[in-house]
Amino acid sequence: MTCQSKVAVSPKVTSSFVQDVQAIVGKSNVSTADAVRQQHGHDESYHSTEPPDIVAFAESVDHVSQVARLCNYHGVPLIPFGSGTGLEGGVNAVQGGLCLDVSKMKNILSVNAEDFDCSVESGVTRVQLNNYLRDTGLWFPIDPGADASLCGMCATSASGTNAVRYGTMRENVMNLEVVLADGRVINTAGAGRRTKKTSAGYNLTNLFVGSEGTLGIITKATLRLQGIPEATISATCHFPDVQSAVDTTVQVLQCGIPMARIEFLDEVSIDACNKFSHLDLKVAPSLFFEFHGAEAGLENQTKVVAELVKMNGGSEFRWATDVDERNHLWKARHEILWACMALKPGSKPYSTDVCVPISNLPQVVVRTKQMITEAGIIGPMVGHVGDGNFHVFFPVHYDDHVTLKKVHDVSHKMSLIALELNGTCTGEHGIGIGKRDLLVQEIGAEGLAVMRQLKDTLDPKGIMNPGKVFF
Ligand SMILES: Cc1cc2c(cc1C)N(C[C@H](O)[C@H](O)[C@H](O)COP(=O)(O)OP(=O)(O)OC[C@H]1O[C@@H](n3cnc4c(N)ncnc43)[C@H](O)[C@@H]1O)c1[nH]c(=O)[nH]c(=O)c1N2
Ligand SMILES: CC(=O)C(=O)O
Ligand SMILES: [Mn+2]
Repeated sequence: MTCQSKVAVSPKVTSSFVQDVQAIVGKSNVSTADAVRQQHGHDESYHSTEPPDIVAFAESVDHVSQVARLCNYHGVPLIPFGSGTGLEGGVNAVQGGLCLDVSKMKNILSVNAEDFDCSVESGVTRVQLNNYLRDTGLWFPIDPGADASLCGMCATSASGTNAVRYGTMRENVMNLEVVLADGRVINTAGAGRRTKKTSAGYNLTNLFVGSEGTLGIITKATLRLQGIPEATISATCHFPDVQSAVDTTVQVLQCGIPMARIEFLDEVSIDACNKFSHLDLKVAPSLFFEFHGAEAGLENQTKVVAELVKMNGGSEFRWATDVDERNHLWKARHEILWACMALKPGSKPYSTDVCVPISNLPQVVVRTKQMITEAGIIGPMVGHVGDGNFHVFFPVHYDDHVTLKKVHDVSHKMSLIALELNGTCTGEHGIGIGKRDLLVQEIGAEGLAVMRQLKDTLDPKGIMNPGKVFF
């Protein structure tokens, strides 16, 4: 399926503006070619493509600063672009303008093994970093299913399957170098600072984590690293129904088991997974577990969890002990989005992303399952239930308006149920384009007004990624 495209052209991108950009980054780092603009006008979401007028590739923070200053002077929209793996339309150029691709800045600037931290430029991806760390005994555990840029992961406050144990980006970013709309360069914790904690002034670091390119361009991130666990075991098990799988999750967490990962897949997503990733798991609501720690401790942890599974009518564990089996299982989990899209060839992902307090999880999962069944649509359910966060990956076609409407209604109702249950409409993918209407219900009018004030203070001309987070 080609990405339909709507072109929102910014009249301020004149030929002399293009020449000025070329003078900053060099002619070879500027493109107005249609193919390049199209490629930079969408991410992995179902939102139709909205190409920028021009794409510039930055090779240094100085490039970023000068391009920002130029855009700010002319009032040209500026959209930061990391790896384009977002799921909420975050890179779509809804008002045209300049897409600033920061993926060429690929230096791993430092690894301080004795302090468990590192600093990376905006184009470094999570796989690139972990490959680089391979012999250090350290790793960076935040693992969205895509090989995303780490600064893009900061921008969306990303998470993944390891968040149960290691947290999300919010808990693992120590410092950010950010270029503001007017070209100023700041370090959110102070240049070179890399302490595990600080209470020096406002938390500017977490102001930019999750800002989705609307407050500034992140050009460097200082990140917390973890030691590779002594022992790792994975296991899967299946249940008679969704409720018992999610009840088990709640009980495991309430027992204080220090799980590394707990992922829920319903029977539809298991079936998709088997077909796409050549697994032979029983087609039933299932949990994927992973345990990290010292050998001795793992035995006890797995025993307690296996008992809880059994108490809830779950099956015996199917172990994945050797590294190849484990990698196959978790690669299948990481690729489940595509496995679900394969259920409807040529479709694009409409992904939901609600997150609730753990004790409220069974309610929202079971009610979601009912809504999907009543709507008669394909809605595989998958998720980071260890965090109270789960997804439905609806495969949609742009031109199937009937299904799109049903999907949107179920997705909207899911978010309202999550908000009713003290939760959020987005645990990790962000607000982007499609959830702006929910943000005000979630944060409240006053809270949104403060966000708007911060936005207007840092980006008075509104050039930073317009149309995202806010209307
Ligand atoms: C198969 C698959 C599986 C997953 C996911 C995607 C896919 C395709 N994701 C979503 C995605 O990987 C996640 O949102 C990443 O953080 C996006 O990083 P990119 O570099 O691709 O940002 P991308 O280029 O898509 O941009 C995303 C947003 O951040 C902004 N941005 C990007 N780089 C920036 C920078 N340097 N400075 C300022 N703003 C910047 C953009 O403007 C945009 O608004 C995910 N996510 C998740 O949290 N958990 C998960 O489990 C998964 N799983
Ligand atoms: C897409 C996503 O967020 C996941 O697979 O968990
Ligand atoms: Mn996810």
